[in-house]
Amino acid sequence: MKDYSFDETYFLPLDPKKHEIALSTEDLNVFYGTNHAIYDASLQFERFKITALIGASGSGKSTYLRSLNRMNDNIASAKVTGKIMYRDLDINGNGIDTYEMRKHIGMVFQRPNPFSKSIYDNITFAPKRHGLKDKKKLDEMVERTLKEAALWDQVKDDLHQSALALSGGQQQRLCIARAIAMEPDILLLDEPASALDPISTSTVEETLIRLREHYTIIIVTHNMQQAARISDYTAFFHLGHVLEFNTTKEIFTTPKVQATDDYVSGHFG
Ligand SMILES: Nc1ncnc2c1ncn2[C@@H]1O[C@H](COP(=O)(O)OP(=O)(O)OP(=O)(O)O)[C@@H](O)[C@H]1O
Repeated sequence: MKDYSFDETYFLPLDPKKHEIALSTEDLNVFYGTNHAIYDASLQFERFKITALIGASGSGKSTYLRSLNRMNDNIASAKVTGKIMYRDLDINGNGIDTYEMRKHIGMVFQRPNPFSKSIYDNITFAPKRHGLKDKKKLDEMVERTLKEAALWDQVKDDLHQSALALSGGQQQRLCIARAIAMEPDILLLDEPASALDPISTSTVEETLIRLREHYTIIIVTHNMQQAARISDYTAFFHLGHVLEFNTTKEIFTTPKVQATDDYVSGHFG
């Protein structure tokens, strides 16, 4: 792989008067034991926009994404330093109730991972654990989230069938419905369509574009066309460094950093 200078970076300055920032990181570093996986990542995520994280395999996209709602806490060797600012609160600080925080910053994983329960119970599981018992409210939540995830029409007569009987694409949309049941501000998605066929992929993409009305979305994707189709902003990762952050249009038409140009034009990665 070609060497690139890490001094050569470009970050689109977001004017806080024009852009409401839903989440940001300041000098975020991630280590797995002695492996330094993310270097000084400072990014801002605008509210009600989709930001794509792109870069070659091993560049640190998933590590960075997982840090945003402290999923790396579950990895014994992982250490995360720096700030993750959410509503004036550093959620990477001590004393943060991660269970509570993840109600605001939800996550959808690469492989659809519905619980081995009914469609209805998948969505109501977390809200019930948080104390919601009112059947009418739970019914409304199931309908709302399945509609938002574009699954309602297909499953409304079978809400008590097993989620595992759904197709892969439907299962992933159920996982999105489950993630938005708690009405998070921010939705993190780690390659949510990589295990899906092209038709299911395009339905998931359409779902995400509609969800942008109500949620701030940060998505890791290997698929350049997908990043270009659905995202407003793109951050390019290379060997643990964020080398460029800009509007998706700029990244794909006139990147400012050579490594970005090489990656999006398919010269490496
Ligand atoms: N659970 C883990 N334990 C130890 N090291 C890890 C772990 N997860 C990732 N790493 C290391 O961190 C670095 C970044 O990996 P990461 O998976 O974040 O990259 P990525 O860009 O998301 O890659 P991919 O596109 O292949 O998913 C790599 O060196 C990887 O080996």
